[in-house]
Amino acid sequence: MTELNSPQTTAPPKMAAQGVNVFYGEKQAIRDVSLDVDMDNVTAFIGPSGCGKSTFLRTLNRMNDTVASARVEGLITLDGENIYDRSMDVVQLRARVGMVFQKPNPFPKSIYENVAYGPRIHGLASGKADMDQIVERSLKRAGLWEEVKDRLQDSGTALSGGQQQRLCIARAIAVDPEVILMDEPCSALDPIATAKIEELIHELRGRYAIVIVTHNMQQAARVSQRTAFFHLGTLVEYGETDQIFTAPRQERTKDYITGRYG
Ligand SMILES: Nc1ncnc2c1ncn2[C@@H]1O[C@H](COP(=O)(O)OP(=O)(O)OP(=O)(O)O)[C@@H](O)[C@H]1O
Repeated sequence: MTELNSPQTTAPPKMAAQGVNVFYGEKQAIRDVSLDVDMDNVTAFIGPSGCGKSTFLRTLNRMNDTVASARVEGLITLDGENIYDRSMDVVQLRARVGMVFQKPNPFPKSIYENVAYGPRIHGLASGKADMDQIVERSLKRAGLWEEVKDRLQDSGTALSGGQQQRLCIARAIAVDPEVILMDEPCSALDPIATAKIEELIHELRGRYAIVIVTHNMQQAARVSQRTAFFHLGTLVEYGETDQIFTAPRQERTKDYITGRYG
């Protein structure tokens, strides 16, 4: 199955899932999914509503732990280490595998504090000057610095939706993650703000392993190099984005990308 589900790559995967099942109570939402995420490519998860994209994404940083009825089976590794092992510190894991949500969710604090919060709780800054640098570097990487550098003490919630989403990306970046998971990060944004996030994803590629859930197939085609198509909780096909969109191997993938259902 691994051969079928993972595009060829020479580097070891940053994250690897093997035989993953997810249940909400009795109901199974993910069925026997195996897939690798590598460092150099943006990976997109696509598929019709309810197919399990978000559920599977959330297994990658144990976000499903916060749902009482959720149960995850199978193996998921980060640099070869089982993230569901008892010895795994989940707070550290979520710093290493950061997440950006559908709706921008800045803290009701200043722009500066939104970015400084994570580094502070993880003890990443040695003093004020160091923290200032982390905040500046994170905001620069998130493409927001020029717009906010003169008002770092303003509330993060006073920014536009697109700026808030870039602030959330800066917040994820500030703790120096290795992987960034994005769950439909543009679905609450207008086309201009969406284009900025897509540009940003291009710029961040290679520095972080990026996985994006999107219901927008054009977006998947624009931002990703690998695409995984999910249907009814199964991974139907995973390959190079170009191949998935121009020469899908599975009938169900073809039906979805040609708009036959979805
Ligand atoms: N907290 C939960 N409790 C119970 N069932 C859930 C929960 N979250 C998701 N589900 C169910 O799991 C299945 C997969 O949902 P999920 O949100 O992962 O799909 P999705 O592909 O991301 O959908 P969408 O594109 O609509 O966000 C659905 O049947 C959904 O109803």
